[in-house]
Amino acid sequence: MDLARSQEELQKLLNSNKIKGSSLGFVPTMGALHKGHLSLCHVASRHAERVCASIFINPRQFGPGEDLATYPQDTQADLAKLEGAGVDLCYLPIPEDIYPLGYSTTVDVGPVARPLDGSSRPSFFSGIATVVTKLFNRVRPDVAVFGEKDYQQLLVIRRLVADLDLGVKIVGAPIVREEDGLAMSSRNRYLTPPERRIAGELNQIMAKTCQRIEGGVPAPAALAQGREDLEAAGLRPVDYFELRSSVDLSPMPERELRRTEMEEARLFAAVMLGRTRLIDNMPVV
Ligand SMILES: Nc1ncnc2c1ncn2[C@@H]1O[C@H](COP(=O)(O)OP(=O)(O)OP(=O)(O)O)[C@@H](O)[C@H]1O
Ligand SMILES: CC(C)(CO)[C@@H](O)C(=O)[O-]
Ligand code: BAL
Repeated sequence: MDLARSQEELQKLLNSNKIKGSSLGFVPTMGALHKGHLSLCHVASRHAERVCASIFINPRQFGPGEDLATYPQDTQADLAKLEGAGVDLCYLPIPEDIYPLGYSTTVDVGPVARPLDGSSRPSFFSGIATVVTKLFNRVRPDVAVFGEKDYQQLLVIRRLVADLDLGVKIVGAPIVREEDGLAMSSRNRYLTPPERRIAGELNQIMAKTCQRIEGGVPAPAALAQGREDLEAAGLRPVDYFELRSSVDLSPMPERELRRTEMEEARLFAAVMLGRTRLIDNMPVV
């Protein structure tokens, strides 16, 4: 696997015989890699002849008081994992390479970036849209793969690519989970052993809530019960626990859902467990 630590090295490697002339899949990450990330690399290699991954902890998507300074880093292990997953090229820039002195442009994607994480983390999606635009312009991939664990991020990127004519095919990849249902996430490393023992309840309570809605319980009652269950399990405070459209995140009607509405609806959750913020989402049916 080749390694590029700057824009210049990246361009040299993209123009090398190994990569030039082949279709290119791209997997952007923030490192501290786990099986979820590696699954995206495998999906990318099914869509393209060569695969590039990036590792960059993007300061612009962290708000004040968030975990930028402590975000987990494990670069040597990450590089070995990417190599093992058959990645051809890893781009590992430093912040100054991405945001040189005087950098000032921000990309705002609009309504799909407003609810859920966009509401709790106000500059989060503009930071993501900005860095992804820059990474796409530098890597110029044919296809890029994003995980459904960050489902709102996936929709934001699809909107960004369509609106700014970025010409990259966006592929969503399913959530990879631990045995108890916990969605794999780099931030799960923050969990203490007692916290880790209850973290899987998030997914289990979400699944139970979806079953209740499918069984005809009106959505507001099922959501209220789910919130209660989360809090009782110690998954609190609940940041959001909401049903929204899988297509554009518009809110779903607050009543018993018709079959077509149920098929469009997705449950989104974010909760705190100690100092760790867990997110998850799943289709209702
Ligand atoms: N469990 C997972 N299943 C599928 N894709 C995942 C999973 N976890 C992360 N991804 C995807 O990997 C890409 C890089 O994500 P990132 O590096 O932020 O990892 P993360 O585990 O989501 O970290 P964080 O804890 O910061 O949310 C994103 O497209 C994200 O959706
Ligand atoms: C897409 C991304 C790499 C942009 O920094 C990040 O938000 C992530 O890892 O999901
Ligand atoms: N996986 C999304 C990146 C973040 O939470 O900052």
